[in-house]
Order: sequence, then C-alpha cells, then structure tokens
Amino acid sequence: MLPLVVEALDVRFPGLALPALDIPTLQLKAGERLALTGPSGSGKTTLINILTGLERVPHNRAAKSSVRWGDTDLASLSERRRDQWRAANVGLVMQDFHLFPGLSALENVLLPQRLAHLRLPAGMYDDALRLLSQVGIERLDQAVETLSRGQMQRVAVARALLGRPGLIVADEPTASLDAQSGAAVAELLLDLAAEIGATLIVASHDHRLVDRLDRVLRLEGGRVVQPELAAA
Ligand SMILES: Nc1ncnc2c1ncn2[C@@H]1O[C@H](COP(=O)(O)OP(=O)(O)OP(=O)(O)O)[C@@H](O)[C@H]1O
Repeated sequence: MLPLVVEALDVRFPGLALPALDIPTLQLKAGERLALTGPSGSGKTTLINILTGLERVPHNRAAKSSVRWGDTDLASLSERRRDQWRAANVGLVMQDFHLFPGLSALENVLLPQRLAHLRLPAGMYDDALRLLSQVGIERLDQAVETLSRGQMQRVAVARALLGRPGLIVADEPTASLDAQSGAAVAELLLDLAAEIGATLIVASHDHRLVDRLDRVLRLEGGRVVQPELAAA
C-alpha cells in the first residue's frame, strides 16, 4: 500500500510543441483507487510509464521534479534501481496481456518472481496456485497462447497480484475483451486489489470499472482537467 506525491512533472518529446505531460502536483493516498481517463494522445500511457519507473522522470528546467512513492523518489533512481523497485512494488496488467508464449499459465504467473529472486520465495508457489484458482484458471499446465483472451487477461491479473505489490497499475485491462469477460476481469482486479490493500491505478474508458474507483483523473493535452470528478 503506497502513497504517491508527484511534483513538477514536465514531460516533453521531440517534435511536440507542448509538453506531453504538465502536472504541477498530484497526490494519491495509500490504498486509494484512481481511474485515469482522457482522449487518445492525452498522456495516459506516458503517465503510467513515469509512475511505474518504466520511463525516467525528465529533468525540469523550472522546478525540481519528483515522483515519490512512500520514501522512494523515482526521479533519483537509475534505470536499474527503478527496475528493482518496480519488481518489488508494482503489479502491471497491460491491455495486450504481455504473457510469454510457450510457457504454461502457472509458469507465466511465476516468471517475474523467478526473475526477481534467485530462488522463488517461500510460499510463492502456493500463492500462485491460489491466485490462479481465484481467477478461475483450472488447467494450470495449459500453454498460455491456447487460452481465450479473457483467460489470458485473468492470468495477467494473477501474475500482477503475486507477491502482494503495494501498487497495481492496469492499462486498459478490459479493452480487448468482450463484455462478459471484461466484467469478470474488472471484478477480479477490484476484489483482489482490495484483498491485499494495494493502491490501484487503472487507465480505462470502461464505466463498469471507472465508476467503481475512488477518484477519476482526466487528462487532456497532458494536463489534469479540473475539477477532478468523484466516481459515482
Ligand atoms: N516516445 C515518444 N516520442 C514522441 N512522442 C511521443 C512519445 N511517446 C508519446 N508521445 C506523444 O505524447 C502524447 C501522449 O501519448 P500517450 O501515449 O501517453 O497518450 P495516451 O493518452 O496513452 O493515448 P492512447 O489512449 O491513444 O493510448 C502523444 O501526442 C504521443 O504522440
């Protein structure tokens, strides 16, 4: 469960006249659940990449930028340290799953933990079995590329939850699913995040998901549109 304080975030890309992100300040309470919305190109993926340390926090000429999760300021970490921080603290669910073909559902859930630790921590294997059961995956040895899209996304949710991360970030987790699978994945994500008390950030246009979160942060042209709307 991690709180967030962002200051003076100014992200520019070559060829863009205006900043891709211009966020003077943003705060999230530990355990808060935020929906990130906005039109295509408004900066949602860029913000997710910065908040998860996938991209470095750019130097801001006007003010000192910081992206602090608890005691850790991502702006002060090297790429390697950001990768280590992400492996220890963040569960990621991406729109197109990012699963590894050729591996089973179970191995896909275990792989990030195997890569992050020399030996799989005690209890992790049993936790993976429990999570796969909770998301309703029964054939643990089934090659992941033979699963349905809804099943793949449920494996991705189980993988993101393993290790009980303090932060779960999901980028359009229901966008490529049919209505029924999307609703099931939304339900699981919310239930399981609540179970471990994780802070949750979900970029989504899916009202079944957005309406159930604590806050909606809408981006337009890289800026937060005020006032923020409270989710119904
Ligand atoms: N590496 C890059 N180089 C140049 N411009 C970039 C780069 N990454 C993003 N942009 C630009 O920054 C802006 C924000 O892009 P971003 O992908 O964050 O938007 P988004 O809200 O996630 O869009 P979508 O909903 O379509 O995924 C866009 O104008 C995009 O073209």
